[in-house]
Amino acid sequence: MDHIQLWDAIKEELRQKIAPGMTFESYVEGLTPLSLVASTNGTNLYLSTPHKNVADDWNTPGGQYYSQFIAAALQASATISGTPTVILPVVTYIDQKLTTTPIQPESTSTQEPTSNVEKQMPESSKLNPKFRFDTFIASTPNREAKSVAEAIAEHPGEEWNPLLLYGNPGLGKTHLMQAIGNELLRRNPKADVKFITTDDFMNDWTDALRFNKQNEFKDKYRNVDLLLVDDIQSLAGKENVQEEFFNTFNAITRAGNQIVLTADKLPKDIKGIEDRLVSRFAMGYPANLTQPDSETKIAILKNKAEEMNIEISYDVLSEIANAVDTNVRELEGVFKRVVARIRFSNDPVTVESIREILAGLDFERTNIISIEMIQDAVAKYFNVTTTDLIGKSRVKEIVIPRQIAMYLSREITQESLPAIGRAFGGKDHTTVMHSTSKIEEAVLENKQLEAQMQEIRATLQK
Ligand SMILES: Nc1ncnc2c1ncn2[C@@H]1O[C@H](COP(=O)(O)OP(=O)(O)OP(=O)(O)O)[C@@H](O)[C@H]1O
Repeated sequence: MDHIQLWDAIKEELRQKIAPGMTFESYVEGLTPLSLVASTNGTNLYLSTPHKNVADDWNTPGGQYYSQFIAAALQASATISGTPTVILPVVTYIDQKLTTTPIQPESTSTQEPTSNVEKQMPESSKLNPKFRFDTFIASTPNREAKSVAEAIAEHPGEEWNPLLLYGNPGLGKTHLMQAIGNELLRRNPKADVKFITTDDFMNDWTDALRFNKQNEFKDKYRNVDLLLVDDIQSLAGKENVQEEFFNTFNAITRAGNQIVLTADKLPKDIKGIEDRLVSRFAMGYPANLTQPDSETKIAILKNKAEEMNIEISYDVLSEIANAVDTNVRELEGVFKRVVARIRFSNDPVTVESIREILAGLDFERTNIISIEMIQDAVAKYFNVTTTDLIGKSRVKEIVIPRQIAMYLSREITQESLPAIGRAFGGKDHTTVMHSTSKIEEAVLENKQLEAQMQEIRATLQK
């Protein structure tokens, strides 16, 4: 049992059993496994965290986090080795600034820092080194946004200013935005790149006002080569901060430097943002990041699998990709959980075994209804066989169920008329059209038919 394998299994347990109120992200996902060491009291699993309070909470014997961990570790060790073992958490706080920030010459200033403004950028301001262009897989509709982002990293402040990435959660806005920062720093390590969430900007500004440090604030935000601001929808309704944001925006763009913003929707659709800001934000290039198609999702998972050093077949990746249709964040989450299960199982990894694993996971899933599923449901309902439905029989008892199945296939699936025709024993698309219009007409007069179709739809939704 190695420490990474064990921690992955414990995480999996905690994910399912975590007590309400625990913050999974920082309390579990944010921990890094370091080692597994036998001691006189039992076996210690050493983990690190960048948050002091997280370390304190885990290390309190009898505390809720501690007992959750022990229970999860018992279960996890039993899954891996067949014997439940008592594992104790030893969570060490490691200040990330000490490990990731380059060593600065010692400051000669004797002044004590008094506010956030004078301190380092907030924790969240660090660029994630994994958010790069080579790890961002663009589907066809998102390719242009990626190209513009790459052009900006090459020539910041020249064209496309600001770049505004908008769209639903978990579709890669922050990833693509930070990729610009990472790439600019790779090309020019001396570039002043700042990544900040809108909330951090607001907190910093409030501190600056409280401690009368407006000049330091301006210095910090206005003299940058690239300012990356995440989630500008949080500016809504905050007039004072909008004023400062407007001034910051103008100072940066006037100096020929670059701004990149993300939002959940277009600024004109965000209620409570002043018109002058909306028009500034619209000056550059707005790019809507959209849901990836199936092939892109598979490519994202393939990359992830390589990153995690695990070999998984295309069919299995495709099964996972097609099960998740919400966003890439959820897709990654489901993938990691599936990988954890695969690692601890001796069974061969097949499409069937993956289906079983997916069925046992709790996530928002796409209920993809296929033509075959519709044929099955209709055949069962009318007590005929699917062979009857795809066959050529002209008897009424078969023709009507067949027409209903074609109608429902057209209504429920995204398949084209020719594809539906093919699934019904190679029939022509005009046959499908004819069948669907027959049913359309019939339901107008026949209430019983409509009720029957409702019952079939209901069985498909289960
Ligand atoms: N096209 C993609 N290629 C590779 N990884 C992606 C892609 N899109 C999203 N991801 C991954 O999905 C996760 C969520 O992405 P990200 O945080 O950038 O989403 P977001 O759109 O900023 O979401 P939110 O609005 O909730 O902040 C990240 O781990 C990111 O690396």
